[in-house]
Amino acid sequence: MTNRDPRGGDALDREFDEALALAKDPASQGRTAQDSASQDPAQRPGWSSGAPGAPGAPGASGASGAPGPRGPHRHRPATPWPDARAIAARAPRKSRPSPTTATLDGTPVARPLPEALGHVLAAPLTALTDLPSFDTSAMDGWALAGPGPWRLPAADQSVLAGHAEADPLPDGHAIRIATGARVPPGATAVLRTEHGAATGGWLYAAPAHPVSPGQDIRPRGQECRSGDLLLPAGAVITPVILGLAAAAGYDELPTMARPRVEILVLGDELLRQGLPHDGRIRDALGPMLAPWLRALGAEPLATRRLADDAEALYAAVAESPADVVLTTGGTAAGPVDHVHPTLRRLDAELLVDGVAVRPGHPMLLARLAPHKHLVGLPGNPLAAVSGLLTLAEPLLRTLTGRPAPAPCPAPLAAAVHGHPRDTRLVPVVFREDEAFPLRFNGPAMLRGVAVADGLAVIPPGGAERGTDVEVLDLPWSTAWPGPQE
Ligand SMILES: Nc1nc2c(c(=O)[nH]1)N[C@H]1C(S)=C(S)[C@@H](COP(=O)(O)OP(=O)(O)OC[C@H]3O[C@@H](n4cnc5c(N)ncnc54)[C@H](O)[C@@H]3O)O[C@H]1N2
Ligand code: MOO
Repeated sequence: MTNRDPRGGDALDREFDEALALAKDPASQGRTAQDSASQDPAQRPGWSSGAPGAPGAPGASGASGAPGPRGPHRHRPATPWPDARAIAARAPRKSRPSPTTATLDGTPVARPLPEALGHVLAAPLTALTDLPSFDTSAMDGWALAGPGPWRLPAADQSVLAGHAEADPLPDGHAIRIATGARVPPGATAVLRTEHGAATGGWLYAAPAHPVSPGQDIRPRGQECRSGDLLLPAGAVITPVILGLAAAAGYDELPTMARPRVEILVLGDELLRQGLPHDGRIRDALGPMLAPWLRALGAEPLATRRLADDAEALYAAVAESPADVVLTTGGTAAGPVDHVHPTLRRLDAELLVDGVAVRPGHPMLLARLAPHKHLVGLPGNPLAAVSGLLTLAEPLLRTLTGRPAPAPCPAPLAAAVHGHPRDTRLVPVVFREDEAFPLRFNGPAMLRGVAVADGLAVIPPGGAERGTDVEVLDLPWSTAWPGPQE
């Protein structure tokens, strides 16, 4: 398409984003007042030729026009979305280990089991014992030796779980036993309580339940032998893994150090409580980011709210003790967008300066020091989510030593409009193995992603119904059907 708009590509792109957000994807039902006011931009001739009130400033996304952090300013082309993720994943590996910094040098941190949840295993988990560690009764009943009937002890004796090992059982004898108890030496099987009858000092098996050798005995080492590999390094420690580790003899686990992340939420307009008023809005990112980062394996240190003040931002970034500083807002080219100037002052190395993705294209990644990175998320809330998944997730994945998740493609249940050049990330829900695109996917909206199972990766140009697209997982999902239904 010939672009005759004197405002340049970025201004047009912003209109495109807003229009895409309001476009009624085929999966949507019902219309909002907003929908009615818009037309599908891809169908509207001349849609990009200007909208009242659209910003008129030409210029590079995420650049202020001043000299760049390294070298003179130039209009850097946005990094393609897959490349941006790869750069973020590689960024920590390119930093040489430094003895003076951080715990992120790969040295495992031993954590007691109750504190290990959510951390990443720094070494393979091998069994410290056989499991079960002794021949165990799988049922309440009788341990017996040889073919029946079996003589029972004169006194009412039982072999109980956790008690001393019982005396050897002679052939033709039986003794009551509890589930989990050590099977006495010489026992050849266990007969369940409901399958036997004890009478006159003898035990008889019910005719319908003849005894076979070894029945209802869990032999030592059935699940694993001491030294067996139970889990590879890199596994995220779940509640079940805590249980398995305890069963296998562990009191503590070797874990990767968590990268420490400081969150800096920028914006004079942001309120921490109450209703929006006088042009001010609630901070939607502060409450969301710390728990999200925790789910990505990081240790959020603090969430600080900063006014749009260049000095305050410079001091906060320069003095941050974190391994990763995460800023929100201030990435674009407005009069109070201080992230780029701050990075220049700090002589930071910009690894990614704008990504060819919608929403979120002004996102950036910078190296502040060999072991200190900054992820700049755009202020629009869904754009910030996009930056979190595009740059923060791969960076933290490498820093926490986790493997890349297996790609998770799903067929689209409806066609999705694309950006002409950029990747789009669109909230979707899974229904019967199909990904349904959700409405309310505009850069400033969280309503769609709040009920999404993931974000579908829509290639430039869009995707037809039935096309397999990659879906980025969210670390949770919701059963609420959501506004698409
Ligand atoms: N001249 C240009 N203007 C803009 C560009 C551009 O390339 N050139 N990009 C647009 C895009 S796309 C986005 S996204 C935003 C990114 O802006 P910033 O990262 O500088 O963020 P702000 O301007 O501070 O805020 C943008 C928007 O988001 C709201 N916001 C900010 N923080 C929060 C928060 N914590 N919770 C809720 N909402 C928040 C803020 O009020 C603004 O409405 O720039 C475009 N402009
Ligand atoms: O439109 Mo902006 O893509 O990043 O919100």
